[in-house]
Amino acid sequence: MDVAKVIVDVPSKDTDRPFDYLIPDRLRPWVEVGSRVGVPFGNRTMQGYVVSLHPRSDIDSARIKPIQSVLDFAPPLSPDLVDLSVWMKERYACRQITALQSMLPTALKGKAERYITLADPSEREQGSREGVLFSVQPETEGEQNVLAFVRQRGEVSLEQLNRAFPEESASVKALLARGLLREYQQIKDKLSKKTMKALELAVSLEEAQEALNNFPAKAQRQKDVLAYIVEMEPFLPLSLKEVLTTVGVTAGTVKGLADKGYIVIEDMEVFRDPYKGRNFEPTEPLALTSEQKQVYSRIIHQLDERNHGVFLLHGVTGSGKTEIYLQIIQRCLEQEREAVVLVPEIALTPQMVERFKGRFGDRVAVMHSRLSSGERYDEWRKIHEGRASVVVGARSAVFAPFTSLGLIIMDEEHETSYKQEETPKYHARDVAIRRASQAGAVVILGSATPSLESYHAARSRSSSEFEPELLEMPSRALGNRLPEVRIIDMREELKEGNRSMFSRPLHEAITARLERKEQIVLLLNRRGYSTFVMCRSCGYVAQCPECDISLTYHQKSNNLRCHYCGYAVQAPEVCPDCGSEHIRYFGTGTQRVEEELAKLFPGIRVIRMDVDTTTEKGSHEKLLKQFRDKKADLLLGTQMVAKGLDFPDVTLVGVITADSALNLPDFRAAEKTFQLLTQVAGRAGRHHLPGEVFIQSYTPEHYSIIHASGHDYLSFVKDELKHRKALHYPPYCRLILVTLSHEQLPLLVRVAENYASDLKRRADRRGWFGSLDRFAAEALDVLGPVASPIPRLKNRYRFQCMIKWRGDMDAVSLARQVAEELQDSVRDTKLQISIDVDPQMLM
Ligand SMILES: Nc1ncnc2c1ncn2[C@@H]1O[C@H](COP(=O)(O)OP(=O)(O)OP(=O)(O)O)[C@@H](O)[C@H]1O
Ligand SMILES: [Zn+2]
Ligand SMILES: [Zn+2]
Repeated sequence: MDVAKVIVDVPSKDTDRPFDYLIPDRLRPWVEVGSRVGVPFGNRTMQGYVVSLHPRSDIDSARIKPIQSVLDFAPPLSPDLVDLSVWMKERYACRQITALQSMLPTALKGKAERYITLADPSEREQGSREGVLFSVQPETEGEQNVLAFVRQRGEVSLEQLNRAFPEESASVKALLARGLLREYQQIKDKLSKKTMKALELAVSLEEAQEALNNFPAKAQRQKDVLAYIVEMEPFLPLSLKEVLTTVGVTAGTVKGLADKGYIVIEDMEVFRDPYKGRNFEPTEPLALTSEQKQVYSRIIHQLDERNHGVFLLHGVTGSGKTEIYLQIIQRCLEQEREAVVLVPEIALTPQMVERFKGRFGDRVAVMHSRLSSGERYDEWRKIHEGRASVVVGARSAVFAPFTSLGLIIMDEEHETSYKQEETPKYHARDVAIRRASQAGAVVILGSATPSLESYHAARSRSSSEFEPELLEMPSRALGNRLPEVRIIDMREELKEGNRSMFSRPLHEAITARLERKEQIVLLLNRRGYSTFVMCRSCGYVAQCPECDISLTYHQKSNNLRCHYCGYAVQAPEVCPDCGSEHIRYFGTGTQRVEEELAKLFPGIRVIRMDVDTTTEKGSHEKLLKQFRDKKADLLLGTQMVAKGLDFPDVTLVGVITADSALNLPDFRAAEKTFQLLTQVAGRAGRHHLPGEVFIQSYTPEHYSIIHASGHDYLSFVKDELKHRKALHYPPYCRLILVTLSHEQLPLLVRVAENYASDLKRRADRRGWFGSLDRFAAEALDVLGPVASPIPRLKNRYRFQCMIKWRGDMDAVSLARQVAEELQDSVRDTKLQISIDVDPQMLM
């Protein structure tokens, strides 16, 4: 193997392919598929990843350059992750380098630094052999000083040299040109490992004990230190700081002992453990209920066969899905394989972490975005070095560098946060399934409200890529019933003169809980704030006649627009349905609700949890702990309070307005509403006290609200699928959202129109273009271009096209090809085209 193909970290279309490099002999043992290397690229040194090894290159060997350095002791990427990056590139129309980088902690994004050393004389001779005559001696005092400085240090970074001699950059240049100094580049990671001073015995234990017996009396302090170290011998090396404080000596004393040769002071690497010093109560597996047992045995059977399989676990809230995960992970670990547990960022609460750490202790690594990049790096290394065999983490944990993966669990699989909104715009569910199929691992997608895509795939088992087996758990593990849900018609409240945001029944229910000292969770869905228009008298919401989604209010032009197809109308003054003037832009903030609560229920203790109160590190955790310790009566929040929480004394859940989720301009609005209501309702009455739920709404007849109140997932799915089918939305087709942006509007409009027409023409030529009516097994349709929901961002105008397609054709590459050709022909570097395959955020 003499040649390595390397993907180099240059984010440009033309460089997104492997380049050949020679493997020098000295590096041969270190270069593997997945190695991170420093390579010459142009006149720079760049970071890259080895994607394959070959005996020779097709390129003239004189033209290929050698790899300069290998950056890690062990390759940070495994061959299966490298394969996965190739798949991601195709599937999400992203660059392979972007895919590779998304798999690693940012700490490993190295950058080249320039270093200066003395050149060795042989290199200098070469210069004169070419017939150029120059002095090989320093010519000025400045040059002399620079040379002396470099000689003394051996090597210095160019930056350091410039700092030391701010006036002598010309001298440095001259010395480089005449070959007295040499420059080279080296990749340096942004983040270094953290070290601390530690003590270790420099002699054997016996020798140390011997020394203690004969220690000179006047060095009593040193003797104390040595005695302590001997006593603590099984725990060596000890941190210097710890020794200083425990023995109560100065660093000088310890140094003296080191000078005598009994101990050494060394730099020891320390791991940043975000959960350090925290005790997790160990837990034992619970005896499974019969429902749990069935699910458990089916999955274990698959796991034992070491065959890939995908399961969709549909279990109601509180059915004990987490306990099943724990026991299946146990089995996976017994097989000496590893497990990944994916949890939505927002549900990655300390409570969740506790459950996994409680069962598997230190073998659990945790990865989420609230960790510092140093902590993330260390958790990653814990996995990479085999010190952890379970990872619990958000989306990106799907790339955990395990080598014998047995299991990937995705909890709350319907959550939209599994889709990454930045490039690479991947969906962790698809990546998980792909990765598991490479590894022969089992995937469990768990939810009380599975996404329609997953549920439909499980029911029809029609798509070849994704055919989960459906497993159901319809009852709660503790045998208690799902809470009673009441829908409150807010139009009636208004009619009867109640203008407050609290209906009378909810008001009474809160009062009763305060009296009984039980707890309350109050959900306010603030997403979609002020973007849609609703009549408070009759519940009318302005919708697009074509696309069946809510129109978005644009204040500037005072009109309502559909951001799928571009339809626009004037914003109404009175309700077109009932003539009422109570038509307004909707949305209330959590802060206002908090004020209102204080007014209506004097003395109520409220914990508010939203983006404003949870920015600080650990605040999320602190607030939840306060609530669990019953330091508050009511937990008020956005979606954050809806998921994964398990508090025994919560007996009331209130939803201020269900409609704000329902009227998001998104074809998934009903699904999201149903999911949110079901999830939040599931927080009530989870243990011994019965629960009650109040949902306030201006459109109480909507099927998503009615079915959520009946905990009736199946009926919801039936109704929702009917709509999706009629309007050609997923799961009956797939979507690609193409967003184009530029600083100049006229140019952008022209380009966007060209994009749409090129795409249509090209699709038509292949016989793909057409309507997605129900008879078409294969079709592609293009909507737009229209202004994006955020029409201008960072001084750039934004337009978008929506591609709807169905069938086996490769629509993603077509969308990408047309984008690339357009970009080439426009030749304006300011034009950006972004492709989002299977978009989740359509607002
Ligand atoms: N076999 C069992 N025996 C006794 N208690 C159990 C058992 N399984 C689960 N539980 C308990 O039931 C409660 C609900 O279980 P768990 O949180 O695992 O449900 P879940 O399905 O993950 O819920 P959700 O989707 O609502 O978050 C927990 O308090 C859990 O400890
Ligand atoms: Zn009305
Ligand atoms: Zn429309």
